[in-house]
Amino acid sequence: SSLPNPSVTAVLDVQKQALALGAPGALTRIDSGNSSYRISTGRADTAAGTGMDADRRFRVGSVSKSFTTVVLMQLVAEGRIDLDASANDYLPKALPDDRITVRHLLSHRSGLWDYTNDMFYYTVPGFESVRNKVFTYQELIDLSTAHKVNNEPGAAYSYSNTNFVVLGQLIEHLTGVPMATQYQQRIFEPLKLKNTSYVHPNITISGSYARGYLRQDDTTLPLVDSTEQTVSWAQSAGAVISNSVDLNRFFSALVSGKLVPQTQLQEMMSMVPVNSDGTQSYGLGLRGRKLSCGVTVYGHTGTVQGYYTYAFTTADGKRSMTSMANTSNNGTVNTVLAGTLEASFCGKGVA
Ligand SMILES: CC1(C)S[C@@H]2[C@H](NC(=O)CCCC[C@H](NC(=O)C[NH3+])C(=O)[O-])C(=O)N2[C@H]1C(=O)[O-]
Repeated sequence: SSLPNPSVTAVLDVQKQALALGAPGALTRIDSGNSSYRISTGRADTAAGTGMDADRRFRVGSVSKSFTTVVLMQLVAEGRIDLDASANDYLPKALPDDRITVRHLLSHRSGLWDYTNDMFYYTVPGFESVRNKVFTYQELIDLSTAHKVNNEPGAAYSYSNTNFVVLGQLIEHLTGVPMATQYQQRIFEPLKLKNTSYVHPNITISGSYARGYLRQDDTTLPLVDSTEQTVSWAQSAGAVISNSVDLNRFFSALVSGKLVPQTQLQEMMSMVPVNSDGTQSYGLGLRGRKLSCGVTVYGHTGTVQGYYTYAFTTADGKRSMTSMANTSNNGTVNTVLAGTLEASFCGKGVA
């Protein structure tokens, strides 16, 4: 491909910076044509002193939104959902505004308030209060609709977990099939993603995995091991568990037309800028990031207690990268970790 070769040294440099900023460990996997690069630094388990490796499983957070979108778009292709219909046509309990369409939910333009703003205002107390809780979709939606909307439907981009909780409820109500089965039958099995699972509300991560460490709001206090949790506060918006080889395969297969037909793929990849310089965009359950060497990559990011994730691929799916640092509530780690995109796709260190 016309891309520069990945820079392993630049990836390692980013990972070292992430550790210096407080991440116990970091991993990156790059798949480029027939070449694969597995790069890791630091610890997967600080108490046991276990080293990180690039194959370990972890909670992917909002990368789950791209999986939920694939299920939804397959149902659109099957003629069972109209993207521009009112979401209320498919829901068991109406949202407060009939004008909210399925497309608004997928593109974070519904205006629905994000209940996690309240839930996690105080990071560790918020986490501890929900880590073992099991919510219904409706309980989470009701937390959101107790608030005013951020904007009129379609009027603006306002990212909200609520949108993808509504979509999980919509898919289950329409089909009568739980999301776990939808993911398994429509994505995990066809792509042989043997390291990917949806085990909500089970709290443990099976197999070889990285533990996750949540930084406290008082940063002088020790990290909190946040590995075990139901992630019921997110579910179809954030509860998938996977690893770097599977996420690379997922996004490469997606853009290569292996998961949804071209018509639906084009809808997903129709990007709307969401930042001032246009380097970041959002389509349907998919982020776009324009890098310094001119390439735009497609995928999603994730933030869940103890884990930051970047998972992106080129438009042709020929080069994919997943990076994870096993901490969160540490914005500088998240920002620095983005540097693995430049290293992997542009062969550049971050100045
Ligand atoms: C838009 C995001 C960043 S937030 C959204 C979702 N993650 C969450 O909503 C979790 C929010 C609380 C996480 C917690 N932070 C606090 O509690 C702060 N008080 C921490 O850092 O572990 C996800 O994942 N998305 C990211 C995305 O899409 O990249």
